[in-house]
Amino acid sequence: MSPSSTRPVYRIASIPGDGIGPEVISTGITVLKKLAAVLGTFDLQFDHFDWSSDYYKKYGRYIPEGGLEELKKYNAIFFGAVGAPDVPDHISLWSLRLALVQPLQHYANVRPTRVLRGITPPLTSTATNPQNLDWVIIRENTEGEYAGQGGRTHVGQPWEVATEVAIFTRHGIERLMRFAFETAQKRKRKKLCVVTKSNAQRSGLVLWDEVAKIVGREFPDVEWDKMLVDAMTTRMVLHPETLDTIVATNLHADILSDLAASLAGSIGIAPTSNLDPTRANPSMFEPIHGSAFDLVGKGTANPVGTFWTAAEMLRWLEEETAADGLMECIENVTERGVRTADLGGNAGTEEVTREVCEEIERVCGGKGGRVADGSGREALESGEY
Ligand SMILES: NC(=O)c1ccc[n+]([C@@H]2O[C@H](COP(=O)([O-])OP(=O)(O)OC[C@H]3O[C@@H](n4cnc5c(N)ncnc54)[C@H](O)[C@@H]3O)[C@@H](O)[C@H]2O)c1
Ligand SMILES: O=C(O)[C@@H](O)[C@@H](O)C(=O)O
Ligand SMILES: [K+]
Ligand SMILES: [Mn+2]
Repeated sequence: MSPSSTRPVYRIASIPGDGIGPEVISTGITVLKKLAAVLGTFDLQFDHFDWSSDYYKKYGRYIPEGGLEELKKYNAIFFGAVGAPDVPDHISLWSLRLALVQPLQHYANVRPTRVLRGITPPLTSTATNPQNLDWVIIRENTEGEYAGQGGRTHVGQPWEVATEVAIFTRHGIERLMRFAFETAQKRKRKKLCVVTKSNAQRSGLVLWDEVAKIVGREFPDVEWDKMLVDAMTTRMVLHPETLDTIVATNLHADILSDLAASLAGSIGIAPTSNLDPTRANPSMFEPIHGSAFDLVGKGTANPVGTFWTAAEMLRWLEEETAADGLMECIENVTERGVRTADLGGNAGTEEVTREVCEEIERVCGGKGGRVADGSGREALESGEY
């Protein structure tokens, strides 16, 4: 059989959603298609799902009957963002993003952060030593503060009551901790910081700490410590080099990861993977940011978070070479100064996308251009130096 007839075809369900979601997802698809065409080693087939707040306003639901089952036929889900100014945020988030990640058991939410080449982070100390900030935050993604337990009674009365109950299960913590220790173990520094708040949250997070300790015994080569979440913000800002892999609850990690993205330059660059590590269900990949009402239609949304997300999706599909190649192209472009306004530049979404596509042609296709392995050998061979 010819190589082209054996190359894998990945079926991707794209859910652009709301706000800038469709703007960044379309650029992500452009870049992914370009990469697949240039490399010629795999194919990507996209099917679009218009599940969004507009869909909700028309049909009264975000996900149609049987929608979840339909998604299970795909290799991965490429998601934009959900949230619209005229739908309450708790309705949109719970009816789409959480209605996907919870039943699909995407219990590990992975949020890498580092300073991409050419980007100036806001803190002088990190700008001087960008290698000091190189983290992976693992967010619990199915329970905790997002368990969905709670309610309101006596609505509107002065004696109204509302509860928001955080649920922590031994099963849920254990599988997440194991994933976090495994992630730390695969990284160079083999360091894990377990974020907690077990001084104040005296049941759920005490269990969280206990399970971390038990699971930690299976990983003697991983050096780990524990940190209260409030103190963690200080450590992230003042001593970023002491951190590597970080594991935190659903809500804590949601907050810490926006801080992390900003410390690395902008929320517009950060990716996130909603993983079912058992691979029983397709995993879902999205930029970390939301629908950013303030940017809609302006053509200024940073697409880099979506490109990095696309690279993470390829890595999960075990297309490592493609993922590395895409990251190299993204960073070549940021290094050249082609950046959107959130990074202090004046390029628009389209320009950054075009530049990344051109970089893919140059780096990943022809002209002796194999993907670099960091040694500079490829460039030497192609006569670029
Ligand atoms: N996973 C998701 O789908 C998700 C995540 C976060 C927020 N939301 C929803 O999005 C809506 C808006 O939430 P928010 O304002 O708190 O968060 P947001 O991430 O949408 O925006 C926060 C700030 O970051 C900026 N920003 C975001 N993405 C950017 C990009 N790609 N390039 C440049 N700047 C960017 C925005 O302009 C805004 O100033 C809400 O409905 C919220 O519930 C959804
Ligand atoms: O980071 C995110 O995914 C969120 O801000 C929101 O969508 C959430 O799930 O908390
Ligand atoms: K998102
Ligand atoms: Mn968030």
